[in-house]
Amino acid sequence: MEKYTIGIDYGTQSGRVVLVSLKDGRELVDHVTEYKHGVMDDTLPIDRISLGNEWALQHPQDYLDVIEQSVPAVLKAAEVDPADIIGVGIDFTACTMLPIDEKGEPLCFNEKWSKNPHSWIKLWKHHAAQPHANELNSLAKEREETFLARYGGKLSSEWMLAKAYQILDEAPDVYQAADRFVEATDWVTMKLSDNLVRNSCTAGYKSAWHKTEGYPSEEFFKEIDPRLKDLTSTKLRGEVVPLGTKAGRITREVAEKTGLKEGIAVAVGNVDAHAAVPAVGVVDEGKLVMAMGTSICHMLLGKKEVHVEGMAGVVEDGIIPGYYGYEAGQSAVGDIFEWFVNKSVPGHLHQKAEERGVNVHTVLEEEAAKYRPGQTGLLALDWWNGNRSILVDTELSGLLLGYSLKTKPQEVYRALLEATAYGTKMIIDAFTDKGVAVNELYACGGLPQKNDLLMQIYADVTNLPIKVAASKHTPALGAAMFASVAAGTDEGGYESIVDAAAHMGRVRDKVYQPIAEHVDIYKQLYAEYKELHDYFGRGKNDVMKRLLSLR
Ligand SMILES: Nc1ncnc2c1ncn2[C@@H]1O[C@H](COP(=O)(O)OP(=O)(O)O)[C@@H](O)[C@H]1O
Ligand SMILES: O=C(CO)[C@@H](O)[C@@H](O)COP(=O)(O)O
Repeated sequence: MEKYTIGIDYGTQSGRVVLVSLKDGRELVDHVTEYKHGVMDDTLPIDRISLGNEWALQHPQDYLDVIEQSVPAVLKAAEVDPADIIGVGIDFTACTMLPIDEKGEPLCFNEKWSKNPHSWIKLWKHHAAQPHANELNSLAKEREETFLARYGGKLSSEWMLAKAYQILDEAPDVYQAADRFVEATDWVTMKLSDNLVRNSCTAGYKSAWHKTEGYPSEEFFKEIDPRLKDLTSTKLRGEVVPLGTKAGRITREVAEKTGLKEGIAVAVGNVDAHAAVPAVGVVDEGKLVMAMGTSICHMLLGKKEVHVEGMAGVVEDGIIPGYYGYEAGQSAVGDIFEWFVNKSVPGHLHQKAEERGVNVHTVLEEEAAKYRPGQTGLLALDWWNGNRSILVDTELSGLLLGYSLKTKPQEVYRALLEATAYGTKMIIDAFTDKGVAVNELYACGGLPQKNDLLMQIYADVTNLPIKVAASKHTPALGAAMFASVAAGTDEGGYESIVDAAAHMGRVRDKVYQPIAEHVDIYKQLYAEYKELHDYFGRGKNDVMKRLLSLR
């Protein structure tokens, strides 16, 4: 009898539920629930209490609504016997964290705390803990803490330690009242299974936890603030378990609300970009997976722990058990193209797109594809939203060189596509320079489905073939695969994520192959990009920072 699992992908704006066949990874049905409260970056839903700059919160009820609305919708549409659905797995944006009480309830559900913004969920892109991250980083550097090298030399303000410290600093009463701080992925997993466990992926990438060294030391936290000394043994306590572990089983309450069978396996939580790796069939070294959308997350597996410049983290078992999982990223990619379309494209191109009933990107892509590499005479630095990897510097900005009175919008568009490809090439070089091999690329996310030219440029610039995910909801497929591992072979699932990936991981037939003539020209252009990258990015000329300070 064919067996199925459910994968739930919790994004920034919505949750997406898919029902997947374990035979071949086929997605039978999907359903999306938009979050009612979306991203709360202006006011709280209670008394319209104002939030500060760089705040970004979410509402826990929105996550529960995804379970209560989308899971029954998927079950109804699929016409599959619930007895054949053997597990559920979720993936989430991260670090998306919340304070909970002893019973596991979010503090923001309690009237006593709900008017304090710190009692709510801090979304991954809550950046208001930057001063706290800076303090953690400078002390870690001073004390020569070994953990720092695993995060490319800096902990991000997006991550757990900076966010927890911000709560202590700005709302000590909320800090005191919190029994624990948890990742939303672990909290929702607990809501499904009634068991709170921490997954090795978010613990490793977002909470600076290490499989043998554990968390940073009490002395380190004590030096930051004596009240923070026991952070990891109190507020972050809890067993950290590898991906694919069974967190527990679907509770009766969840079964009654959703139509799922009580007692089926629930996998431990995961991170969206990381769940996508096995979903494109990648379970070993040499294959760089790019989750390409508004930004790019790059994931790579290795057999050794190596410290690579500017990586967002290396975590043992962090992506696939048995491997060191490396993560790097570019903080704006699709967002740069969107900026150009919205802010710089003349009206006649918008009109042309409207007349043809297509997106402006499509018109620009068609026009830009008519040029050969180098023909535009343009070169850009893709730092419209700073540089995540490899420079880890949010104060860098974009640059476009080579304008003339003849420059056309499609030429600029092409230069921007190329610049993001050079940014990815810098990341690949940082890995290969340290002996972490990259032999081929795998792409998932929205961009590979939208822009053929972009994908060809990436193949030409990197001189590597690119395979593209066949799934529409790659992270959700990955979460469903981990659910099959949590269920195990006795219940009709898989022994390991490697087995699951062999049957369920899917890429399209079409592979983007580098075109030799293009590769040669892009080698020269990339050498020029690298010059500019180091000149403006490594301190030879800090004009970008000076301009920023004048603003
Ligand atoms: N045809 C296109 N070519 C290039 N970029 C596009 C195109 N259409 C949309 N985009 C960009 O893709 C990004 C959205 O990517 P997507 O993967 O769907 O979203 P997300 O990253 O939020 O999951 C936006 O930044 C948008 O500007
Ligand atoms: O930080 C990570 C992964 O480490 C992501 O969850 C976060 O950037 C959100 O990404 P998306 O907007 O869901 O593509």
